[in-house]
Amino acid sequence: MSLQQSHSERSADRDAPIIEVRNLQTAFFTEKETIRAVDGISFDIRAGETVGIVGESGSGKSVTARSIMRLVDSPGHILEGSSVRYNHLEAVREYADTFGARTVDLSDLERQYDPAELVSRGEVDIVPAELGYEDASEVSLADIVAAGYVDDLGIVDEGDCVFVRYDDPDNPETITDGFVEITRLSGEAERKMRGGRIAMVFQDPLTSLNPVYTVGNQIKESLRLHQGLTGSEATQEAAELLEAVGISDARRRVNEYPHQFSGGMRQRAVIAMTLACDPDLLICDEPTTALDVTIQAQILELLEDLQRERDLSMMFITHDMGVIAEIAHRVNVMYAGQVVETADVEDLFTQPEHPYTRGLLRSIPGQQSDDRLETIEGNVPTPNAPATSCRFAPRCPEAFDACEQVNPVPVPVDDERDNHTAACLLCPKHRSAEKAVRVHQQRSARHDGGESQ
Ligand SMILES: Nc1ncnc2c1ncn2[C@@H]1O[C@H](COP(=O)(O)OP(=O)(O)OP(=O)(O)O)[C@@H](O)[C@H]1O
Ligand code: NI
Repeated sequence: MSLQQSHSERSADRDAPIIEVRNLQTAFFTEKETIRAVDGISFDIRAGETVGIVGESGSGKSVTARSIMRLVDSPGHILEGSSVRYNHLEAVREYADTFGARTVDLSDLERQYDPAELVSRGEVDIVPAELGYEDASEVSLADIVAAGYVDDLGIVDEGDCVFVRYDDPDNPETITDGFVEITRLSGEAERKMRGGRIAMVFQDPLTSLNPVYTVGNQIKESLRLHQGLTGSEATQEAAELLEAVGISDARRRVNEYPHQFSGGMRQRAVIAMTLACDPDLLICDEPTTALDVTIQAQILELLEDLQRERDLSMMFITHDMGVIAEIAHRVNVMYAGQVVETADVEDLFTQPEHPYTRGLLRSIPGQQSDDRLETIEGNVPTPNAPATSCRFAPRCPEAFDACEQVNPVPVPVDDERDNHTAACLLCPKHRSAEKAVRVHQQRSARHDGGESQ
């Protein structure tokens, strides 16, 4: 894989994030145990950027995607304190326009409440470090609102999900900034987000395709729902979308059924269906895992092209570091429900800091001089208790005593690379081991509200 070359070709727009995931916690409440499948993760996705999520089976990748899509199956719940903010200004304006009764003026709230005081008075059970802050004074009212603590305080109504600042409350065009809080969505506001703004491609294309309708009719249904296109206009657009995803003879193939398509062609058809929604963000959960290597490479190339052409943001899930090198600009490495390392793709591959990441990199074929594939021994543990130690420690070649006593939190790996974090007691590297451990200890002081449902 040509990491160096392909990376320099990419030109992600480093604007403000369109999605900010903060302290996302999704747990499954079974009779036997509570599985913290996603256990307090934070990351951003910017416009035109591909963010990779990588990790072994069971690390929480799919639950992360399903949480953002609001497709978590029962008995799973997103916990209070979680926040997924959708900042895309055009979407925020559209939401404020459509759901005026569910829209809240942030400036108004800020005049009434002092966030630092709410936190210090203990009225909200919030740990600043979980939102990425050093100090309680940095917590904003928007943070408190987004994370759902306002329900207890009675500051906003249950259905409120759009939070904005405007010059003129009667004119959504004057909204200067704000967000749609995905964890608070329900009903029509939820449906409009899923499919309309955020679309998802799954590993098995047959999850998304209905066997009894032609491929063309399914794309047309998407076009009708999300773009209001019908009749010959929709037929024309459906064929054009199939062409855009590289299906030749598209005009004939729109009339075929999914079973007449090969696996790779079906996945292309699903991608065409998602494009019919004209999404801002495309979430791909192992879209090529079931395909053979040649087809896999073609689909990856297609996704890269589409992203560039349409300025899509993408979240790409895989357990394959080779695929990450091909497609991602930024990478989050997940382990047992936590993000253990985050960095730009080049930095992650050349200077990985978490022993787990280094283990994953050693398991890429062709990375070893003696051509032997090293895999990390053992399995990802099921996160069925709050983390009180490093979850990777039992498998870690570099573990020391403190790893059994402290739950590491993401910290900058060193002074120069604040864009690169690792949740490992060996970081920050410029501190002495003792001081580094103390940084994690202080920041990981957990509140006891994590059990709420
Ligand atoms: N419906 C469910 N009920 C109970 N536990 C679940 C459910 N769905 C997922 N989990 C648990 O959540 C954890 C994370 O699962 P997830 O599917 O997100 O892993 P993944 O990283 O996507 O793995 P893979 O690479 O195998 O797809 C696992 O421990 C899994 O057992
Ligand atoms: Ni998965």
